[in-house]
Amino acid sequence: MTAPTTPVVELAHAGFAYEDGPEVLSDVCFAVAGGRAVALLGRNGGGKTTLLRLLSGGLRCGAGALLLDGAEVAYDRKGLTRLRTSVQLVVQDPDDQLFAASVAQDVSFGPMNLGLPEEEVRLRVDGALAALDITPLADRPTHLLSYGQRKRAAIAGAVAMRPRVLVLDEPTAGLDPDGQERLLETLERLRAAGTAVVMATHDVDLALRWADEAAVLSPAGLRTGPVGELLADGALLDAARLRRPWATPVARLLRSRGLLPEGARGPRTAEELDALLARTG
Ligand SMILES: Nc1ncnc2c1ncn2[C@@H]1O[C@H](COP(=O)(O)OP(=O)(O)OP(=O)(O)O)[C@@H](O)[C@H]1O
Repeated sequence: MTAPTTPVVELAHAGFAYEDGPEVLSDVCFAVAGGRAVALLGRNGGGKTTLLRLLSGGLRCGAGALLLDGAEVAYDRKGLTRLRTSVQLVVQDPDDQLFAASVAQDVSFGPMNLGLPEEEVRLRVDGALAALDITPLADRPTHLLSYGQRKRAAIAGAVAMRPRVLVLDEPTAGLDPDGQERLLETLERLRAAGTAVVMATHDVDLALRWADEAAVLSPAGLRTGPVGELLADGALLDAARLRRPWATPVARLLRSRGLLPEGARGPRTAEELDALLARTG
């Protein structure tokens, strides 16, 4: 019997420096188990993008190793192809990802590159467009899409690869509130279907309501753990130059008024706060 806790993908004591540059990441241990929602947080220039590129094989660990299903990834064609069928990165700027003439052509590129039969490619493209709610945009030239539509098309390209881990670099940046909500709903549906999602973000409120786990980069290194625990750690947030989530003072206030027992998890959304207040009268 295989242990259910074996991560799908894992950086084990990973270190990395860009050419002629200082070490950006050192001794990073970061594991993603199936179906989890992980928020990666940290200050500008802290190394989030670098970490996501290491995790998805776009950059090669200078020290330590990248593991897929517990086995070290070989950075050769076969090893990287195997990795990319399991782990897909969507970069922050969709214009760095989209290149084909139409949305459907762009989304089909990855599955076609895997050498899948035409019918399978079509099924995957249709499924990914539907998952991202952009089916009507299938034949639209990518350069005529709005920014939010380009973001969704870029994510659809990754989803069409049916990865077990979807890695998103600041996917909500530049989206309006409705666009953010729609994207979170999409990610929830993907997660319900078993896809793990790792998301770099500066938005602590979004991380708290969306993620199971957090990974916080600070000058002291990477800390990982339950999102509620890490985002309640003021010293860690200060070191990572992150602000406090709104839920932190609200929970303190609720506790001081006897509305939330010590040790109980505080509300993380307006809806949860409303439900708690309704319960406590
Ligand atoms: N291609 C590169 N060559 C040299 N240095 C780089 C390169 N890309 C990033 N860096 C440096 O590596 C460090 C980490 O950058 P990275 O983009 O990983 O941070 P980040 O946490 O994603 O930042 P942000 O929140 O601003 O997007 C920074 O000091 C950056 O200047």
